Amino acid sequence: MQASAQIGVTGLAVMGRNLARNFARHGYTVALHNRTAARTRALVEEFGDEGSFVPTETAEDFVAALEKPRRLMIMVKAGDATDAVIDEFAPLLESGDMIIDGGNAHFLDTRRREKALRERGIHFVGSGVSGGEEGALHGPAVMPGGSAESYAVLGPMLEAISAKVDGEPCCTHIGTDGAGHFVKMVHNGIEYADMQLIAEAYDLLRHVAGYTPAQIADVFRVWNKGRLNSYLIEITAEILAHTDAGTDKPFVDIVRDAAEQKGTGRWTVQTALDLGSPVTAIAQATFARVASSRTALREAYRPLAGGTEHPLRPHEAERYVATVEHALYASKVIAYDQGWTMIRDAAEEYGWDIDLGNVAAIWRGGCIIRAAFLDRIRAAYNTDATLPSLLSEPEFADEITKAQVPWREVIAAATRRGIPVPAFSSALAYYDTLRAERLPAALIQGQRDFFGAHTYRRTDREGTFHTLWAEPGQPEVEA
Ligand SMILES: NC(=O)C1=CN([C@@H]2O[C@H](COP(=O)(O)OP(=O)(O)OC[C@H]3O[C@@H](n4cnc5c(N)ncnc54)[C@H](OP(=O)(O)O)[C@@H]3O)[C@@H](O)[C@H]2O)C=CC1
Ligand SMILES: O=C(CO)[C@H](O)[C@H](O)COP(=O)(O)O
Repeated sequence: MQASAQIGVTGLAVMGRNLARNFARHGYTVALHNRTAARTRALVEEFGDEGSFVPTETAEDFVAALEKPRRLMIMVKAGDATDAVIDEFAPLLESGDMIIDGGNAHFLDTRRREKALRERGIHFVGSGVSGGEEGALHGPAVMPGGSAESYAVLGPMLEAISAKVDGEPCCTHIGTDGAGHFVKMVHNGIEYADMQLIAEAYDLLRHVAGYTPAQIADVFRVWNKGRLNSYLIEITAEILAHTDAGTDKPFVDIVRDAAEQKGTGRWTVQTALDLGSPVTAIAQATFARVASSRTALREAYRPLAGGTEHPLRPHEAERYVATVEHALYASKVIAYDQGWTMIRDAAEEYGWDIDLGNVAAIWRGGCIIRAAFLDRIRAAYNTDATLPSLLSEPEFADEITKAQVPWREVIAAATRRGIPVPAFSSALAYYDTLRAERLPAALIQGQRDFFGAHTYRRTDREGTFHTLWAEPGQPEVEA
């Protein structure tokens, strides 16, 4: 076998197949491999004329087809399958070769794999890839981690196949070892929050404003021309406008209302707890999916009392649309701010040098959360990389100020009617928590000290204190 391929892709399901085609369309010779060889043959039969492919059936032939230093991309199911593939190929590689894992791996697995392979001289690049099947073919957002040395070789190839916005590639070196997969995980966490917020906005327009799905699709089309412009708003309009051919009902009414997940949102929340990152909107969005799928619990709660108010009258509904837009936008800014806070926290914890402006820049195209306002997030961090929060930027702060009345009004009206808005509510609660002069956390510290002598700190002097609650006069001692 002649070593003629600049890149090899193993795992040729929807993502790997289209990434391989994308590389080939950009002029690279691509070696192909899949555990089940039929997928490899199918790709060449269907798309062989799109570029230069080298189909292989054995691991040895696949590796032999790669030019040195070898560049091998894994696009298989995350978890054990990725380890199995690494175990199969790594013994066939040499020092200086590179393995890119483009699956949705957990960043801690990536850190473990990177360390183990580094000790054998092999570069391991955990890379987030977002954009689904279409993005993989036409240009995804690519978030590679790993060493700067490996990015020097792989960067131009990954940038070539990535989406472009204003001529700029949606690909940048995120940071070392697991940084790329971490940032992709948070991307998906934000994706969960954004989707839940949009779903809540739909629910409010349906059940408070009394709009039909087709009318709501029109509202979303209008919103998509403004500051909410994004891929998720765009596809939501299309989904809401879709009629089920079999029943002639709105498509959204024939789909079971139990949201599933592959788990990246759950990972985000689990990791956030470890890092102490308060990603409340992402957490609520993840729990909302979980709750929607708890059939027996929903059965038990269904007969219970709820809100009482009726839908709005038509002339009130029109004004209400603008109110919901404010609430959606404000909540979305909070959810994204939480995501960026979490990335900053992880960078500190793991020693990653992540450019927060660049993260916004590469998410402007290719990925699921691509949105016009990412340009402004990028600008905000480019102006001040140490910005403690997006709301420290005057324009975002001004928008949030203007959203105060409608944001609160939307949540109050939903609450009175018994319509769940967990992501809207948690975003507002997060905002109110962080801007509060004093929080009842002081009382919690008192409770902890009372029952467990856990101590507290005082507002008026340094030190750690404990009150002897059971003793007469309840004296305070320095702990
Ligand atoms: N689908 C999407 O929209 C996105 C997916 N991703 C991630 O990209 C990766 C690929 O996703 P997708 O294309 O959907 O494919 P799947 O996640 O469905 O994985 C299928 C592929 O994994 C291979 N595979 C499974 N188990 C093993 C194993 N033990 N050894 C070798 N190969 C194995 C399959 O081979 P075989 O054909 O032999 O069964 C097949 O090629 C995943 O990690 C996914 O999380 C990332 C972004 C978006
Ligand atoms: O990675 C992605 C996009 O970037 C996928 O769309 C994501 O995996 C979907 O997640 P889930 O199935 O958990 O909703």
